[in-house]
Amino acid sequence: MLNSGYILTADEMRKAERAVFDNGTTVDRLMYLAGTSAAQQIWRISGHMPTLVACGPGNNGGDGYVIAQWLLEKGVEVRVAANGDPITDAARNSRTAWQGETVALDQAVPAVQFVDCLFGTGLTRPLEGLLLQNLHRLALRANRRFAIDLPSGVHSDNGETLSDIPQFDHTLALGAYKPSHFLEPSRGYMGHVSGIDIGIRARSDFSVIQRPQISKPATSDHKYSRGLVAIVAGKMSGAAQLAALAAQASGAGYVKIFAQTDIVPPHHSIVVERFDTGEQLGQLLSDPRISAVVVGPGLGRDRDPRKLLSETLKAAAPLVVDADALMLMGKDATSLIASRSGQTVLTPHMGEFAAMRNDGDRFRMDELRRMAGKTHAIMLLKGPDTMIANEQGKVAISDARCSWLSTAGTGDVLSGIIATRLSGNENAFVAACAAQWLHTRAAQLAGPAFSPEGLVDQLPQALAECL
Ligand SMILES: NC(=O)C1=CN([C@@H]2O[C@H](COP(=O)(O)OP(=O)(O)OC[C@H]3O[C@@H](n4cnc5c(N)ncnc54)[C@H](OP(=O)(O)O)[C@@H]3O)[C@@H](O)[C@H]2O)[C@@H](O)CC1
Ligand SMILES: Nc1ncnc2c1ncn2[C@@H]1O[C@H](COP(=O)(O)OP(=O)(O)O)[C@@H](O)[C@H]1O
Repeated sequence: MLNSGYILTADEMRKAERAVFDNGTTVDRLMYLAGTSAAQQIWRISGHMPTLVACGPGNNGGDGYVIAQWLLEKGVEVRVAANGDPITDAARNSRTAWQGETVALDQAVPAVQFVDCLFGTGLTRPLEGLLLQNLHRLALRANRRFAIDLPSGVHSDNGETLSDIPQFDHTLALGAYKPSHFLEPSRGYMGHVSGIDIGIRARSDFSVIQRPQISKPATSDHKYSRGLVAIVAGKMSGAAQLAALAAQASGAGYVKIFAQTDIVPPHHSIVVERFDTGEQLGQLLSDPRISAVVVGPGLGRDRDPRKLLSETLKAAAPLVVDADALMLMGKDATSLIASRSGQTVLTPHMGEFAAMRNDGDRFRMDELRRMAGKTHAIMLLKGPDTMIANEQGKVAISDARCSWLSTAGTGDVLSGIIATRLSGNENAFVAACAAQWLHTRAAQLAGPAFSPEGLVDQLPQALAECL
């Protein structure tokens, strides 16, 4: 994966580029490499499609002149629409090497293919006036649109769109992915995102969630050593049953549901244990063989569940807190979770996150990191761009997607998978990332319009891909 899966902010990218220059590569050489590799990719997809390349004043524009020249040499009918003169030496040199026709952006005639090299990581403010109008005029009248590094108007680091963005078919990330290649809403404008390797090798706190390596049970394993997952059921016991099924299908050795009412176990092998009071629940949870607990799915939000939640928070085992439990805690989540002795993974969707957050930071990713720091817990924010943060400030972002997941009950399934991955895994961040990967992969395998039960059925196959 590009840059070994490390995602770089614009500042980190500049530092990484400097490291490449310190090793003797020139700016011109790096731009040549980026531009020619991007042009080859465009050529592979489009061949001789007549092309207009829009070039800005910075190095993103410099890439554009290299792309145009490479396509010209291939015999493609290609023109450049320039938004002013280049302002960097490398971009000036690229423009000098360009042998084709250049017109001013506002004079340019659209072509069948449009390549946006107006702004990349150097974007500092919204595009306005004629510049914005011309970007849309030229992009919308093309049949195929490429964005080089980032679509112009996208902030590199937080998924924000600073001005209206045309819809692109392809975005070619140069050197490393930037956070906005994965975060919504910017990701939604990018079409197919792929990476161009230009020799950047830099670590970062941000990374892409990658397929985990999971060990099969050892010959000496038994059901308790594999992990005993306990699900605390509430009023809507179906949610707990889904979490239990998911925990089992993702490799738990033993799954129990602790419930206040008589519920039918979803499988014969899943044991339901009854309790009447919060104290009795506390006793059940004190079983030292329990390797992870799930609380929240279908718990309910009135007074009774509050008592059950406070008992569950006392459990020593690693804990997954989801759904109603998050709403019950609301803004008190930080203090309630920070005082827990065991590991905790909190899995809000955007609505639950809104109920928990204090609006300290404008961007979700910043707030998620801040909350992880304050709770000393793993924060997993669900959605099309699921991200997972730990208290050290690391963030892993999902690049795999499956919008069929947007159906009730799939979050319950995720909480069960996390509990199983937490069992015996000392690193809760790694466990949450593995669970997120398995969840999306199972969804991809399930095909269109699956039920949560159908999603669970695909978990063993997703798991098999990680062994
Ligand atoms: N470094 C390297 O060696 C390599 C870099 N590479 C490439 O360089 C790209 C980064 O290049 P970059 O840093 O020059 O920034 P870039 O995105 O071209 O724009 C900067 C200019 O835009 C201006 N500007 C900003 N916002 C604006 C607005 N709304 N409206 C109008 N103007 C606006 C801004 O002006 P200022 O804010 O300074 O006033 C400045 O003049 C990167 O994405 C990759 O494609 C690759 O070739 C590999 C080698
Ligand atoms: N549009 C989408 N694209 C990809 N994944 C999605 C999308 N919408 C929801 N999901 C995923 O589906 C799951 C839904 O969880 P949640 O909202 O808690 O549902 P429930 O509480 O009904 O189980 C989460 O894992 C979330 O990341």
